[in-house]
Amino acid sequence: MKILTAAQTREADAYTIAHEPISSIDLMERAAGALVQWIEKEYGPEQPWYIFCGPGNNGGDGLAVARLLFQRAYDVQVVLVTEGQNHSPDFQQNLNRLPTEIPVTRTASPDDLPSLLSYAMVLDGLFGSGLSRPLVGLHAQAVQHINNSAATVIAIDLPSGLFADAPTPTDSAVVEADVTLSFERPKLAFLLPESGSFVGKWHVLPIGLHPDFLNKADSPYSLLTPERLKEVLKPRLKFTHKGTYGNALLVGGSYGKIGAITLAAKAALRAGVGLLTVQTPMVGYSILQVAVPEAMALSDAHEQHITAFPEEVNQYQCIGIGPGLGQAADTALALEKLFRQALPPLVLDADALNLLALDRQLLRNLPANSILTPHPKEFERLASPAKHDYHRLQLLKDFCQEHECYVVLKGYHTCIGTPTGECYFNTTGNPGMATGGTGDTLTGILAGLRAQGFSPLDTCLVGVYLHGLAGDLAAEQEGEYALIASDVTQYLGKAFQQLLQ
Ligand SMILES: NC(=O)C1=CN([C@@H]2O[C@H](COP(=O)(O)OP(=O)(O)OC[C@H]3O[C@@H](n4cnc5c(N)ncnc54)[C@H](OP(=O)(O)O)[C@@H]3O)[C@@H](O)[C@H]2O)[C@@H](O)CC1
Ligand SMILES: Nc1ncnc2c1ncn2[C@@H]1O[C@H](COP(=O)(O)OP(=O)(O)O)[C@@H](O)[C@H]1O
Ligand SMILES: [K+]
Repeated sequence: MKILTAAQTREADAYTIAHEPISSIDLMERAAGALVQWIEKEYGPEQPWYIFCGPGNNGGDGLAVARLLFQRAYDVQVVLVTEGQNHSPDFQQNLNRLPTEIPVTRTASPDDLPSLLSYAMVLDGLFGSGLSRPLVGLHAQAVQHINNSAATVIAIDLPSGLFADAPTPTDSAVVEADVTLSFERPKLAFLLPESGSFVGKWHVLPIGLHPDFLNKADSPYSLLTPERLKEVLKPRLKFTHKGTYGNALLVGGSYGKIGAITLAAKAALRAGVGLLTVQTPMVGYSILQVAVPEAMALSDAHEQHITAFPEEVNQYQCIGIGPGLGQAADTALALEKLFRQALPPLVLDADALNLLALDRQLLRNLPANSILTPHPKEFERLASPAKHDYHRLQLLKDFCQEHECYVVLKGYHTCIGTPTGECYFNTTGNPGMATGGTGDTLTGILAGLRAQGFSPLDTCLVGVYLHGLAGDLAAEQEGEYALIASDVTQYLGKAFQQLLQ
């Protein structure tokens, strides 16, 4: 699902009006209808609803919702915060249509704002995608008033004060929503950590914007949906055997960090790889043989860390390097020597990435189409420090293009950058996964999938989605607090089953 900018959303709106065709006020009525349908499903008419409206079409939506909820016997009050501003035509028309029984507060000063009881519902229709500058004065005071209350806040389209696809100044007032109901598509701001925390839970409400426009809209950003993945992940065929599903090599572990490569190994096997070989330093050999009997073990000549890769690397269909690897000088030398050979596809994580960050020449020799899985700190070391989330996205696109690689930038909405400049945001996963070792399981999954012959892009999309889904299924059973990395691996089978349904 393509993510549109605020400007593209306005174009989609205009295109729909011209080509469906539909009048602007009827499109607003459709949007309000979608909001009301959602509200009716989630909330009964018991609580009082305070509908805050700004001067534009976001406020127009609010007014239309007020009328529709009133018709359904909800207790609604309208709070206008439009003093001294021109009303948009559709706002004005919906103000004219408002039943006279609905109380309307015209806010001229903060004293006019109604007190909001904890059980009240606030519908935030102050500003949407037409926000053109940070909120100040009375608008900022109205936002603070909402934020200071314990009421449940539902934002129409996006929380007021938040820019849809550009950095919001940190000192600007922004509504802290519990729920955001976004029309047709999510906004880029929802997916990034600095802005996403204002959005609460978000849902997309289709309002019938014209498919011709949506299909043709050009955007580098997409949301990862299961539909796209179902085209890629197919059931296994009857006459296949372990040779069909690739031989992956995992290299990593060091004294005190054999667990990391063990976690990756278990996850690679659960991701369906045909054969798995794991190379650790000597200290890891017996541990691995006991912990993962399904894997073949190779021992490095060194007791505590990796000093060389196997001679015959081309018998493997993918090499995953990094979990627990450490940053010893002879490990760096081994990596440098490896990069000078013709290699099968690579998945690089953790200290393999840190070694690349320490040696720019090594980074320049990175084989094309490698998959890198940094968390934001590791990415910063590889690229450069980001001034804000949008800057980091730009750095991600530049890095992937420059090094012809795929970068899985890990986080709540993990973002997969590609050499063509396209970025895919993941929607699965939960804060229970913020625990040591979950990144190692992702490396194992990716190496396991890549060895089975998935393209680098499909490997990233399927692997990241399944990893988060397994985390979600684990959290349903274990809760987020108690979740550990092994649980993610344990629930990987159920995640596969869900995606294959
Ligand atoms: N296609 C769709 O998706 C559909 C979208 N729809 C809805 O329309 C919404 C977009 O509506 P919109 O374009 O009228 O913009 P909106 O956010 O109401 O604000 C504009 C007003 O605010 C003002 N203003 C701006 N910044 C300000 C500031 N900092 N401080 C003070 N004032 C400020 C600005 O005035 P000006 O900048 O000219 O002073 C103008 O008056 C969208 O989010 C969705 O809810 C649906 O109805 C139908 C389908
Ligand atoms: N709040 C969160 N929500 C969703 N996923 C998360 C969250 N925190 C971490 N994760 C996921 O957990 C993994 C953590 O990886 P990483 O930081 O490399 O951990 P480690 O190095 O301990 O294995 C990533 O895949 C990341 O997307
Ligand atoms: K809003």
